[in-house]
Amino acid sequence: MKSFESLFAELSEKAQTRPEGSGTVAELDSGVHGIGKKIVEEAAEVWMAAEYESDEAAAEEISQLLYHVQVLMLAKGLSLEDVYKHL
Ligand SMILES: N=c1c2ncn([C@@H]3O[C@H](COP(=O)(O)OP(=O)(O)OP(=O)(O)O)[C@@H](O)[C@H]3O)c2ncn1[C@@H]1O[C@H](COP(=O)(O)O)[C@@H](O)[C@H]1O
Repeated sequence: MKSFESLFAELSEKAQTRPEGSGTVAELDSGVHGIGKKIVEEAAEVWMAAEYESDEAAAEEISQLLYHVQVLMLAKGLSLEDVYKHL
């Protein structure tokens, strides 16, 4: 099972090596504006799933939100430590 840290390491590698067919590379290429829109969209899906759907559906939407937040971190050049120091 992946963790927040292991997913970030995987996405960092994708951002560097830019393998063909990677959704992460495509999303990075959409820029901060495009990634930001995905985050807002996923955040709304998290809210709706938490309020009206199953715990499993909410968990899945939360995982997608975490993914898009990580892509934004990569687009901005932010490390895990840059974020963790504010926790
Ligand atoms: N965890 C995720 C992940 N969560 C969400 N998503 C993407 O986020 C989008 C989900 O958005 P939506 O709910 O709007 O679903 P959708 O309407 O079908 O998506 P779109 O039409 O907007 O593309 C999908 O396009 C998913 O591909 C993810 N894409 C990739 N990962 C992981 O990231 C890693 C690298 O992925 P690649 O870069 O694609 O190889 C892999 O380990 C994946 O498991």
